[in-house]
Amino acid sequence: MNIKSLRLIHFRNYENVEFNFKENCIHCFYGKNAQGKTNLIESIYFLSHLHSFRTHSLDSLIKESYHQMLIEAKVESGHTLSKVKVVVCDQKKHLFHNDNPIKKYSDFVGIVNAISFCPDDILLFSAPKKIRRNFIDMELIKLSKKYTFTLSRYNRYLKNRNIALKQEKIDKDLIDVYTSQMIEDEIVIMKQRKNFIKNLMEYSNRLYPFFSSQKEVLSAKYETFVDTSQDLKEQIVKSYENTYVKDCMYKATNMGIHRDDIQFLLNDKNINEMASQGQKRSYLLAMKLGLAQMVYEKTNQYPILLLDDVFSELDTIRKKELIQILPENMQIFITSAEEMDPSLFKNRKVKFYKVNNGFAKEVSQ
Ligand SMILES: Nc1ncnc2c1ncn2[C@@H]1O[C@H](COP(=O)(O)OP(=O)(O)OP(=O)(O)O)[C@@H](O)[C@H]1O
Repeated sequence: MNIKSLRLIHFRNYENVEFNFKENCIHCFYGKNAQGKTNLIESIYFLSHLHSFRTHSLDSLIKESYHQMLIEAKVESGHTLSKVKVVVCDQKKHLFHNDNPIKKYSDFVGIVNAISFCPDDILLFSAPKKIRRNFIDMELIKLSKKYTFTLSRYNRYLKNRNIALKQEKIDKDLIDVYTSQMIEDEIVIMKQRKNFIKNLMEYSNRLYPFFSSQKEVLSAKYETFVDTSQDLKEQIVKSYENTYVKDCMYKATNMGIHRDDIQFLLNDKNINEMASQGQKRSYLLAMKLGLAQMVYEKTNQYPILLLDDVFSELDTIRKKELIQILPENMQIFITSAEEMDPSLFKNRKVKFYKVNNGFAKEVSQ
């Protein structure tokens, strides 16, 4: 997948800019701090995920003293070229695909598939479990229409079940109807989550040695409310029966895949409890590149890779190694506070841009 062109109007510190990007090329944005490098890759991430990797506030994405912003891109995927556009105003996102308005976010997410690596990503390990769950969900949503459909239907049933639990006189028959509908969807979601995590760790383990000289094994434990190696349906049915009284007391569904978590392990120990910052960064980098490889094998297309400030903590050898393992048929965007040494990128298509106060100018090397 490639972004052929990107237009930003009143996005962050950009007034009105347009870029033409090259297929399967590494685009390097460098410049002093606070000039707009991260803003650029944030805009691509936003097109992919419909949220930012650093804020929940839509207003902060709009350039100061304006009321709306636009991100528009022409995207090539396989042999298809399409246009995607997001306009944010009045706290709302307006989505367009080939100039047609799109109502459902799930019909938009995944048209642009970008994977990012940012310094703050290591917070994933210590964040509330909802953030880790969202990370897995978002990747599955981009990859599988069935997952998207099943998860949103489960969430609808869950909402209805919770409303039914909040009634003064609880209708047990109605709760049972919602429960049995939820169980069918839970089985599908659990299987997909478990499978995704297993595959992701296999790919990540293959890449980790490029970032660490230690012999370490990455793994992840999918944590849900039943034992996923046993028959799921029987266990889930029993669990709901056992917690029914508690659900009535708390007037909410206390158990279900909406409470799942993932524990990331390094040598079988929780990464959050024992690993150094460097180990966490290497773990994440291996995981994000592993994810990209996994997407490629499933879709036959590499996602777009966004690497924010990835070089700052790597020595020259590791920088070279990183560039070498980046697949040649992948479009990549890298930011750096320092000018990048062109010799790092030998045999690769590469473009350099100097970013200065909301302007990015291509420079020849
Ligand atoms: N809504 C906005 N309106 C105007 N300017 C904004 C807005 N949001 C952020 N900025 C400006 O964007 C700049 C930060 O840009 P960005 O985060 O891309 O920095 P950067 O070039 O990646 O720097 P660093 O190397 O320090 O990470 C700051 O000057 C900030 O004031």
